[in-house]
Amino acid sequence: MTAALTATSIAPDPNPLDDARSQLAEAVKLLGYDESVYQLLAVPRREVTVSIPLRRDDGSHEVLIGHRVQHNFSRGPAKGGLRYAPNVTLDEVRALAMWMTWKCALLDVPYGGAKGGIRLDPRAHSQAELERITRRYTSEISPIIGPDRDIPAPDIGTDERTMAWMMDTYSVQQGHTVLGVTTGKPISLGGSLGRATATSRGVQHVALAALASRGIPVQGATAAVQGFGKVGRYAARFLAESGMRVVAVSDQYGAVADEKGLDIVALEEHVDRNGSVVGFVGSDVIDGDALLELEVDLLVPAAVEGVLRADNAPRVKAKVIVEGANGPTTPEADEIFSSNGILVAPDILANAGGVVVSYFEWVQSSQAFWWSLDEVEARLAERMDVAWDAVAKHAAKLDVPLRTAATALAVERVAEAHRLRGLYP
Ligand SMILES: NC(=O)C1=CN([C@@H]2O[C@H](COP(=O)(O)OP(=O)(O)OC[C@H]3O[C@@H](n4cnc5c(N)ncnc54)[C@H](OP(=O)(O)O)[C@@H]3O)[C@@H](O)[C@H]2O)C=CC1
Ligand SMILES: O=C(O)CCC(=O)C(=O)O
Repeated sequence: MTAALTATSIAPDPNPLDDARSQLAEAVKLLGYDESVYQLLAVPRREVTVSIPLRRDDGSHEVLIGHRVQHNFSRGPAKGGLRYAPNVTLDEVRALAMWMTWKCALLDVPYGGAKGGIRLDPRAHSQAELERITRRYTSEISPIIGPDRDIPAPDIGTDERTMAWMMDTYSVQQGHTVLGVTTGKPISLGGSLGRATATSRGVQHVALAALASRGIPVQGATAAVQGFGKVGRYAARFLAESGMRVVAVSDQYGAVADEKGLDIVALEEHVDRNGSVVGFVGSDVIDGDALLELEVDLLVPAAVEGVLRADNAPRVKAKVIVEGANGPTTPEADEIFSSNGILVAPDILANAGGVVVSYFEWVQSSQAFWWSLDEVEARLAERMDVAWDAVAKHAAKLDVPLRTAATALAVERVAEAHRLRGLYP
């Protein structure tokens, strides 16, 4: 990483759980369900907080805090990513777990929702430390995970190595290799072709459908992408490959812009060498927050929660927002976008490509039979298209925003599973 880089601050959302619960309350009301359904779904089914003693490479000690929240199991084992970030909180993990439940139901993958997090800055730890942290966390949560219980995957700050360590630690405890305990693993260790790019591929599908729904031609349309990690990087690449002009991208150190369109492949090489988009030759430097307010056809927030809020939403000029991140838009900002005619393709639809291909990975591991990339991508495209159509039609029928329609469809499926299992009146 370039030594001079300093993280710029986007103040974190005060509490994403409030946002998630307010979306749930709206869906319950729209569906005409009574308060008991809200009570059932507003609170996670199970959550575990663990302390992780770490011996650092320099011999000093510290204790880290980790969480795993399982929001719901009504449709199958819980599923969701594991996040390593310095500002992880239990309420954030609860919100992310709830959104996973809706996402899995909406895409009709046979899972409930979960999420995990450890409060740490991964860049402040060596690979050896990260491995020790991951293995200890996995041991601590191993009683509640497993291919039929809860299947972690990568999220912010984690990657395929993290998933390999988790899988190995769990397998050692079980006494045999259990590939299906995590997804997002390396290809040579039971990972699926297409998983690393799946979330961004899904973002691309939804972006193209959303632009078409607004009559915006893709060729030459402009896009800005916040975040250049596992999701943002490939989203920018795929949007550029679709013919769009990606005019700005950012990471936590800053943002770069070029109104002629950034060369995304060259930018990726720059980031691999320097650890940030900052300093990309030929680009203009812009403020990270200003990226969100550029006059573009498409805005893809692909970093963290709560970046589009009541304070900046009135200045957002994008015609379409496609949420690569989870929870980037607060309910107050949603209302502003709705009255300003800005189309928001919600996270539980737009970034669902990752969990869809995680599901494919889990299916492939359980059959020990691996699919080609074309097969994975064709099946992903079909699921994303079906989900987009269902949400767009439902929104049109009810005359509500896409998020309201998507959450209502998902909550209805989860509530139906509870009803059929006899778990609520
Ligand atoms: N990975 C996946 O499969 C899925 C991820 N998501 C969601 O997508 C989002 C991104 O996840 P992912 O790409 O995996 O995570 P990564 O850790 O790979 O990347 C996160 C990116 O966001 C940037 N970032 C962090 N904080 C800020 C900030 N304050 N302002 C601007 N940029 C910032 C990081 O910058 P830097 O590089 O400088 O650290 C990095 O580029 C999250 O909301 C995640 O929950 C949703 C579905 C699936
Ligand atoms: O791939 C998965 O299982 C979950 C990915 C994830 O964390 C998410 O969709 O937010």
